[in-house]
Amino acid sequence: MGTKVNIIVGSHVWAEEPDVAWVDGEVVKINGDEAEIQAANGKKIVSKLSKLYPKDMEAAAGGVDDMTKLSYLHEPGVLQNLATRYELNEIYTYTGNILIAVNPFQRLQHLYDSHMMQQYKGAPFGELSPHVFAVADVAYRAMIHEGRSNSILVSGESGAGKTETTKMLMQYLAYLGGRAATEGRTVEQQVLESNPVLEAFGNAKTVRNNNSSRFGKFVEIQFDKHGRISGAAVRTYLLERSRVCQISDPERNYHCFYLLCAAPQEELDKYKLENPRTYHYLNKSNCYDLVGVSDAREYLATRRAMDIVGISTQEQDAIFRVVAAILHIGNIEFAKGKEVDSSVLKDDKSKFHLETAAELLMCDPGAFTDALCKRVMVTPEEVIKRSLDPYSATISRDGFAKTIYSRLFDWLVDKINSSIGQDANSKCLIGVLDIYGFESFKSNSFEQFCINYTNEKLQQHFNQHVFKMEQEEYTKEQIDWSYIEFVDNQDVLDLIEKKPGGVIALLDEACMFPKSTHETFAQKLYQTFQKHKRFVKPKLSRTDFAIAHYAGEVLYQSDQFLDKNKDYVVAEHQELLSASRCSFIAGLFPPPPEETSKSSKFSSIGARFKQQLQALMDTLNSTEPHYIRCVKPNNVLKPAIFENVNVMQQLRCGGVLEAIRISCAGYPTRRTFYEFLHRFGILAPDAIEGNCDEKAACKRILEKKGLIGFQIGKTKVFLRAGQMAELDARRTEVLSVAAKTIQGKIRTHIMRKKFVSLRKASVCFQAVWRGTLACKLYDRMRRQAASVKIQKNQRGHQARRSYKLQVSSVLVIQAALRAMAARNEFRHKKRSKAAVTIQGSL
Ligand SMILES: Nc1ncnc2c1ncn2[C@@H]1O[C@H](COP(=O)(O)OP(=O)(O)OP(=O)(O)O)[C@@H](O)[C@H]1O
Repeated sequence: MGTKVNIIVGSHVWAEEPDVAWVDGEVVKINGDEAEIQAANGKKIVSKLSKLYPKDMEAAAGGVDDMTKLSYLHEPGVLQNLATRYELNEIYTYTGNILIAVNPFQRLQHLYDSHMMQQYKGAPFGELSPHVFAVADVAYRAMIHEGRSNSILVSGESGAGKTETTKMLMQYLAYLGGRAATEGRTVEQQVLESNPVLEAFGNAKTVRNNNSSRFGKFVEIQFDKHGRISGAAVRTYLLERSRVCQISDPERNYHCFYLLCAAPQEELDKYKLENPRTYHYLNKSNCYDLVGVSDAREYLATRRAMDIVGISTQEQDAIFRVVAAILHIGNIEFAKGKEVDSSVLKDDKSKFHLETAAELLMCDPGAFTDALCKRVMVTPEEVIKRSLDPYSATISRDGFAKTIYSRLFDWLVDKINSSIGQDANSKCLIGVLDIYGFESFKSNSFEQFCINYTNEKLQQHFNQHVFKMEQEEYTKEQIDWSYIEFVDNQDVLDLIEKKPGGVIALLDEACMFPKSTHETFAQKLYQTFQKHKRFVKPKLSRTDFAIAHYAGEVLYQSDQFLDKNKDYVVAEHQELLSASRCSFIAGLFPPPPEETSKSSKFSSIGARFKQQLQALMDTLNSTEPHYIRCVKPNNVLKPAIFENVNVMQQLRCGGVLEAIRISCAGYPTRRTFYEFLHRFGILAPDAIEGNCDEKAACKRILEKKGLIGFQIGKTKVFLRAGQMAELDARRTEVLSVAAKTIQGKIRTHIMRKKFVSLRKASVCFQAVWRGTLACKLYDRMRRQAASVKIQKNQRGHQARRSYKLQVSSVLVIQAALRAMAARNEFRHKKRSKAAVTIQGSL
C-alpha cells in the first residue's frame, strides 16, 4: 500500500500517532528523510517521510460510499472515510464489492423496514447507498440470472455484528424468495425461527458481546427454479464445549440454562430446578441476568420458535430435561473413597443431584455413579475396573456434561435441518456464513488455534477471490495484468494442516500416544518447525508456540491442546446413555459403527474440524462469493464511539487492508476517461484541444507527464499506486502557477482600476480646488481693485477736500492779502491822495 509521493513543505499528510492510529497535519519542515508535521490536534510530530501518506484535501465532506473512489487508497484514508460516515450513521461502506458494516450499537429501524427492502429489490448494485440488502439482492439476482450458487461470507470479531447481519440477510432473502402466506409453517419462517433456537443453545454472554455465538454457522438456503425458497440447511462448526463447565466472571453460560431457570414454576418443579445461583456450572460468575432481557420471556419465545421449527412437545421436554440434568450433574461432588485413589459421592446433596440427573436422563443411578467414578480397562488378559480419584471423577463429570451438551446441540441442528427439509432438486443455493473472526488474546488455546486456522482458510479464499475480481476487471477492460503480485498464505496453512507434518497431524500423533504430554508435543513442534518462517518458539517458554498468521502473530499455550483435541466419548458414558429409557437421550448416543469400535480408529476434533472446513471450502469454491466485513467500532459496546486503533486492527485482520493491498499491487486507482480528463485535463490543455477522442487525450496527458506503467482500458484509465498522487501533485503545481498568474493579473487589474479612479478623482479634485482657488483669487483681486478704487476715491476725495480747503484758504489768504494789499494800496493811494491833497493842499 506504499503510495510514494512527493511530499514537500506545505503538503497535507497523515502521520502515525499511537493513540489515534493516524492524525492529519501539514508538513512544516523537511530534514533529509524526516519531516516535521504540525498536526491538526495541535501536536508537533516528527516522522520519516516514507511513513507519511498524502491527505486528499478534495475528499468529500461526508466521505465516499465506496472506498475505491478514494483518490488515495491507504490505511488512514480508509479509516477516516469510515469514521466520517459512522458519525453520520452511515454504517455501511463498500470497498469494491466488499461491504464493510460498522456496528451501530443502536437500532436504526429505518434501515431495515419493508420500505427499504422494496427499494433494494432489483436495484443495480451501487446505485443505492451501501447496504446488506444490496449484497443479498446482488447474490439473489446473480443466482437467478446465471443459475449459479452464491455465498455471502460474514466475518468480524466477536460483537462486530455478524449474527445481526446474517439475520438481516436471511430476512431479505426470505422477502425475495418467500412464498405467499400458505397454511402452516413456511420454509422461510422456519429458517428465520431457527435463529432463536440456535441462539438459545449456542449463544452466551461474553465480555465482548452479550449475545455471542459460540459456534460458526453456514446456512444454505435452497431455491427452486422460480427463485422461491424450497429448502434450507444449517451447518455448524466448533461449538465452544468448555463453556458448559467453565465460565469466568462476568460472562454467562449458554442462554438455555438461565432460560430454563426462569421457566414457569410447574416446569421448575418438574426439573427440580431452583435459582441459577445454586448451580456450580452457573455460579462461577456473578452475572445471571442480561440488561434489557427477560429470561422468562425468552424461554417462552424459544419454546414458540421450537414449535415453528418443528420440534415436538415431547422432544422439547426431553431437550430441557437434558439441560436441567447438566445443571444437576455440575453439582455432583466427590470425596475420597475407602480404597486408594477411589472416590465416592461427597454428601447427600451430591446424591440428590446425581439421582435427579439420572431420573431426568432416565438412566440407572448406580450405573451413573460408576460411569463417573470408575473406568473399565481392557487388557489382553482381563477386564479391570479401575476407580478414579475425586479429581479425575470431577474431570470425568465435566467431560460427561460437555459431551451431552454438544450432542444435544448437534441434535438440534440436525432436527432443524430435517424439519425445514432439503430440496434435492434445487440447483441453486445462497449460503450465508457467519463465522468467528481472527482471535488473539492474552491466553490462546486450541479454540483460538482452530478459529485462526479457519480464518487463514477464509483469508486465502478471500485473497484469491479479490485477486480474481481484480483480474476480471482488468480482463473486462482488456488491460495487461500479468505482473500483479499475489501474496498467498499457503505457507501458514501448510504449517497447520499439512499431512503428515502439520501442527494438526502432530497433535493427533501426540494424542494417540498415551505417554504424550503437552510438553512433548511442544518439543516436537519446536523440532519440526525450527526453520519455518511462520513458526516462532518463544524464548521464555517451554510449551508455548507462536504462529505468524496473516493478521499478526498469535502465541498459543499448548497445555490443553491434547485434551481439547481428543474427540472420544468415554465408553462408560456412552454405554450409560445409550441404555437410557428415554429414546431421545439414547438417540443422542447411538452405538458407534462396528468398524470404528473394532479398529479403535482415532478421531480428533482438529482432524474433524479440518475435514469440515475443507467441505465448507469446497462448497464456497463452487459458489460466487460476496463478502461482508463487520467491524466493532468500540469495546464499550456503545453507539457513536469510533476507536481508530481498534478499527484499524480489525480492518487488518478482516483482510480489508489486504484487499486494498492486492488492489494496490495492481492498479488501485481507476477513473473513467471523463473523470480523468475532468480532473487532469489542465495538465496538458493542448492534448484535449480540438480532440474529441477521450482515450487518446488521456494517454497523451499521461505520456506528457512522463508516467510509466499505467494502462488504458476500454472505458477507464488504470493507474499504479502513487500515480494518482503524482498527477495530483503536478496538478497542484499547475494550479498554483495558474493561481499565481491569476492573482498577478487580478492584482494589476485592481491596482490599475484603483489608479485610474484615483487619478480621475484627483483631477476632479484638482479642478474643483483650482476653481476654488481661482474664485478666491478673483475675489481677492476684486477686493483689491475695489479697495484701490475706494482708496483712489477716498484719496481723491481727501485731495479734493484738502485742495478745496487749500483753494478756499488760498482764496481767503489771497482775498485777505489782496484786501490787505488793496487796503494797503488804498491807504497808499489815500495817503498819496492825501499827500497829493496835502501836497495839493500844500
Ligand atoms: N445492524 C445493527 N443494528 C443495530 N445493532 C446491531 C447491529 N449489528 C449489531 N448490533 C448490536 O451488536 C450486538 C452484537 O452483534 P452480534 O451478536 O451480531 O455480533 P457477532 O459478530 O455475531 O458476535 P459473536 O461473534 O460474539 O457472535 C448485537 O447484540 C446488537 O446489539
